[in-house]
Amino acid sequence: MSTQQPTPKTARRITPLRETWQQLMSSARSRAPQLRASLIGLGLAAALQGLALACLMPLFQALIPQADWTAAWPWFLAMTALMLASTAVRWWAQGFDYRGDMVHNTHELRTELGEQLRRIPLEVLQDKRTGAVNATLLGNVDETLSYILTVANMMTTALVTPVVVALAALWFDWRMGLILLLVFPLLIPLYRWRRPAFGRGMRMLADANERTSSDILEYAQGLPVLRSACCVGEHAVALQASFKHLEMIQTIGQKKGAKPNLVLATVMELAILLVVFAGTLLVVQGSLDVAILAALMVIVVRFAEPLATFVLYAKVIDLIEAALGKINALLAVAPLPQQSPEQMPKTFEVAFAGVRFGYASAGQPTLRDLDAHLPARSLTALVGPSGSGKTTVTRLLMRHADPQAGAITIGGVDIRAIAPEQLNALISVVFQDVYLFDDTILANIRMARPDASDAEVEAAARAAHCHEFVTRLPEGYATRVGDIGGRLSGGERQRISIARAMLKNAPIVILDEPTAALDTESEVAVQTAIDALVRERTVIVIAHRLSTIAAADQILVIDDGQVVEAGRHADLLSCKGRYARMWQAQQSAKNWHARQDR
Ligand SMILES: Nc1ncnc2c1ncn2[C@@H]1O[C@H](COP(=O)(O)OP(=O)(O)OP(=O)(O)O)[C@@H](O)[C@H]1O
Repeated sequence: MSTQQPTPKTARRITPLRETWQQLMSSARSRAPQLRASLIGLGLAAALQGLALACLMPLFQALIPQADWTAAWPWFLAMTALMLASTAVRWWAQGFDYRGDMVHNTHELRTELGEQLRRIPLEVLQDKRTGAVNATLLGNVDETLSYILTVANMMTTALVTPVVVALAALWFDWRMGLILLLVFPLLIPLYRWRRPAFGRGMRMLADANERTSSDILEYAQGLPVLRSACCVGEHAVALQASFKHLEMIQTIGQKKGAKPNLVLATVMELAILLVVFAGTLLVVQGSLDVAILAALMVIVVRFAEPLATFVLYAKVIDLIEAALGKINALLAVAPLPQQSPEQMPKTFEVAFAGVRFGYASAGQPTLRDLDAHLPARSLTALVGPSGSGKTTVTRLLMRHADPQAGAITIGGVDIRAIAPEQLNALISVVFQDVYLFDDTILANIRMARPDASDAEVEAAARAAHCHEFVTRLPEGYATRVGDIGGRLSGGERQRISIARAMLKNAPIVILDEPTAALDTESEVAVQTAIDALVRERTVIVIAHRLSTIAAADQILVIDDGQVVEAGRHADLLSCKGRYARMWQAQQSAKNWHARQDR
């Protein structure tokens, strides 16, 4: 069964506005009816405003040349009523923002994206840079919903209002109405001409923002390593290059945005001149009422500015579209399929049968028909050259991804039939790099089992040989990890992670070279803690230093994604195969170091 979940790429085509509308409604989630009503309300407000302005024509007719109050006041009243109605509808429609619907909507979308992060296969997530995920959850969500009403308000005022006035003008003078109706459609070809470039520009900008966000995050997180490796400068140059790239994209965007805007502004000026010229000609000929021309002048000048900046608003629509694309791409990643009925294993031996697996981004399969049997309550060590697939074996057991062929079982149950939370509960992992959250030591241990009492946390900490150094900290278990920063040694951090595993009390334990980076003293302390942890459990150890796994119940030598040798340390040595050569090589290196130290 193929379970590779490709990450959908942001669509590269120009999305029709109807599709943008649908996407927008779907991203508005539970507030879609409110958003739809608000957007329709803004259209209605703009139409009412158009009708109100159209009242200027009969009003001016009543006042020019002789002011006739009796004829004028009904129009004045109508205009006032329409303006008030337009304002009231606009106030109501903008309520999506000020009543808190928009903020609720962004919260809802962010929560859903957060839940999606929990569901999507970890292999897919590992392919994404942290900054990119951060940009989607923060920036893209805000970009989608925060500006929508402001833009919709501007666009309806720029488009709907003039069209309504032009239609009304047909009633008073069909020629002027026609000229106005011909002038406004000028916008459409111009908009269609520029939109693809805007769309591309906005997607490039979204990508560049995402890249810069990831680069900044990685630079900040990697500063300690970069400083120790004396390459802060080089990476600062790389970060600067990322800023430069962003600047370039923004510059292109500005150029692309500024020019059509100027063209449109110029076209609008010319259009006003055309209306004045045609109107004046008709007035001079005596076939147009000067009052109508005067009213139209007031109205057209009123439109000129919103119309001239219309293309600029269209740019924001493209920004919204690019953000929607990123959000939808993340939401579209399907979780790994679950087999039914769900089952819970009763025993905890682990078996890999004909497992074939390749990472989506790699051309070659990483595991090739791998078979292995790990008896319950035994310790199995995975050894082999770097890149041979040891970590991948453990990742598949934790279901970061599913194999393309074969099956992995726990107690005879296919792990695809075990509910994800239950599978998580069955396995504890102790990695070489321990991630501690910026919280108290107590909370950091307790996250393995949130319902554990303080006493249970302390018991796990004692068993993992943490209690002594934790009680020496300024506030003991209540000490915040962030407050003591780097004061915890590698071995101490490692023991906290072992305490987590102790507290979790899972029947299967994965140890991913937990002592590899430790000095001898820390290693002894951590090894003692590990010995306590692994008792009576099914344990998988990834080890490079073969001396640490000489006592394993079973050693699996993995090479090029296959188990090439299996057995106990002594048996494998006597076979004089791959393991024996690796052992020899490590012993020689050790002896060489010992001679150098003398
Ligand atoms: N997320 C990934 N995407 C694509 N390829 C990957 C990914 N993770 C690992 N690989 C590749 O899969 C192969 C096996 O990697 P794996 O980490 O399982 O090896 P390993 O034996 O644990 O290596 P090491 O001992 O160096 O940790 C390597 O070629 C590696 O580059």
